[in-house]
Amino acid sequence: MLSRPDALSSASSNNVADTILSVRQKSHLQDGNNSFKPLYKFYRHLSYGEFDDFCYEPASKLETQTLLDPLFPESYKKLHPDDLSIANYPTTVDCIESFGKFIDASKSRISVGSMSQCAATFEEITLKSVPGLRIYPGILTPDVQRQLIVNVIEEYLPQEAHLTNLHPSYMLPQPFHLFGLPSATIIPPSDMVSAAATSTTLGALQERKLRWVTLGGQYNWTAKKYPTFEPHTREFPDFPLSLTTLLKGAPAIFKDRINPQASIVNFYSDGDILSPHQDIAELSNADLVSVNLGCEAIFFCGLAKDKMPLQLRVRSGDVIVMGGDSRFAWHGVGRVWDKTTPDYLAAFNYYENVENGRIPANVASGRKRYGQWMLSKRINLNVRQMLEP
Ligand SMILES: O=C(O)CCC(=O)C(=O)O
Ligand SMILES: [Fe+2]
Repeated sequence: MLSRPDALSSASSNNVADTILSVRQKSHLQDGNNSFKPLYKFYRHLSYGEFDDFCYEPASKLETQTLLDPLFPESYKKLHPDDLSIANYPTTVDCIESFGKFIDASKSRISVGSMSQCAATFEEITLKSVPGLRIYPGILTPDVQRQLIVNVIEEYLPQEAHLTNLHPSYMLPQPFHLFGLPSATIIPPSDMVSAAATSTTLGALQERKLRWVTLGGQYNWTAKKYPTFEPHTREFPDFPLSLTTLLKGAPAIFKDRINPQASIVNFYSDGDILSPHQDIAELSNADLVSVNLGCEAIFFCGLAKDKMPLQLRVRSGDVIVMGGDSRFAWHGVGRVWDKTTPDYLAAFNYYENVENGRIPANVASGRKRYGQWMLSKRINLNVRQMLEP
């Protein structure tokens, strides 16, 4: 069985979880015949302005035939003429309603305006070179995006069963509210014998140290597998209903080809990458759904590791579905650019958007920092079905 070398690249850090990740990443990138490697090298040093220019008019310094920016048709010209298909579908009533149902099913429901922000049609982009991959640029409305962020912070992260990369290294307050007092001290567990065990602050966790949280089946990044396939257990708790409501409620987009059972929620900061890997720990080949929030990134995806992958610019609100042959494709994130979060997220003040009664006093002030935090964050919800059928 192939390994799953998931490794968010690490900013300098002295905690054990981060060290494990960077070692795994290094060993993986030493593999020969890795066509992704020059791309990582290239994008790593590209400023956001250069990236933007490059998408508009791809330069010859890099193999560019595989670069796709859904908002810059100029980039299409560089693709192989037969490769790209763009279909336009009407946004059906059930699709619009499903967004409303998702917000209603959320525990900390935000107040929303009318659902009129839904475009009348949506685009589905497919490519012959990566069969089964479906790209939906900007499909999630600002309200749905805001509610997803709130759910990650207020509903999914605080749940005790949902483990994070921080759990081996720190005793997290229970329930874990990321937006408590930034100066609050977070200490290592008492049984931690490693010299790397040092205290930190909640502010540092918010800043960069929080890398991922797992929902539903608790994928173990060290063992590269799920600890159990037995649902309704401590290590395979029920998948959050709100997220299921979103994914099952819009059949036009998700086509009912996933029964969500596990998700890795990745938190990226400026310059972060995710090295190439395949997601193969699941026992099902149902679609994998990838939801993008916050900062922009370049996403790589290809059927083989030794072939030039698709390079896709991803923005907040984009949904990527890896189905069919692409379900087990090699993919990764070339880098994330901060301060590319759309204004409708950066200006979001959750405190003003929920009934005050629901906010515990100790976290109320932190909630005001949501928008500021999202300015330098990219959140990716990577949702999978673990079991067949
Ligand atoms: O952040 C992304 O776009 C991809 C994340 C991913 O591939 C994963 O979590 O397995
Ligand atoms: Fe992945």
